[in-house]
Amino acid sequence: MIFVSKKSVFDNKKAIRGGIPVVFPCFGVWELGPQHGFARISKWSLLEEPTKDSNGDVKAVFELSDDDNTRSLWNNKFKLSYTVCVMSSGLFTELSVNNLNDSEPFSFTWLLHTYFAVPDVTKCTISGLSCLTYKDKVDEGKEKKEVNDLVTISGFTDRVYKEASENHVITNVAGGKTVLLKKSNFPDTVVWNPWIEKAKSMSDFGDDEYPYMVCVEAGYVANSCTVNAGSSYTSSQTIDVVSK
Ligand SMILES: O=P(O)(O)OC[C@H]1O[C@@H](O)[C@H](O)[C@@H](O)[C@@H]1O
Repeated sequence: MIFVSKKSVFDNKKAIRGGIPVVFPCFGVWELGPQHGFARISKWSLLEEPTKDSNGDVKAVFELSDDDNTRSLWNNKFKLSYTVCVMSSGLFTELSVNNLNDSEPFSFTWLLHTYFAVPDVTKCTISGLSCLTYKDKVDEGKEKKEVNDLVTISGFTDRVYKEASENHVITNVAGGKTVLLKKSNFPDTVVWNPWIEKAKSMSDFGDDEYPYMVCVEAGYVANSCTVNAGSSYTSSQTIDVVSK
């Protein structure tokens, strides 16, 4: 269900090219640090060991706190926690951030950069985007309106859909399955496929892998989210397999 490139590497400098990289505290190009922030290239610690409940669902919680490196880029005290629950029907992931500053609020953007594995990206459809305004990052960031009921991919695609539906149905995912992506407190949705030329330019992505993935990314990215000192914010997504 989830794509990982054969050429992916993890060296604490680049994110894994696949899975669900956690984008925080900045989506996209970041003037203070690496693209998509530091969370996806940081080493997280295990806060709660994996446990299995009576349904057989397995849950674990990971944590990332500020340190000298994060404060040198983004001078805030924070605790991020990431809950992952692997269920028989799907996958639940939840991000929470606590602002541990003494008095200063902080603002961030964040996103779960989910890579779906697909047998042929041109045969996938994505619902929940119709009539929305999106920023087309492959056309100078122009604002456009989505005219299709179902979005399909037939070329280089990099779009930020603002205030998208909380539910996206994605068809023709691995094994021809249909998947429901449910979001909570992630107002926006990014759709990305690098296609031929961009694929060739990425050293950690095979030239011939672009037909076999699509990123549908739940995010709080079109505007930033502000959290006061002593407060927290939580966003989550559930990926459910709804048909075989
Ligand atoms: O190569 P990266 O840093 O993992 O980013 C991949 C893509 O991630 C998407 O979320 C962005 O909208 C794209 O602009 C970007 O190219």
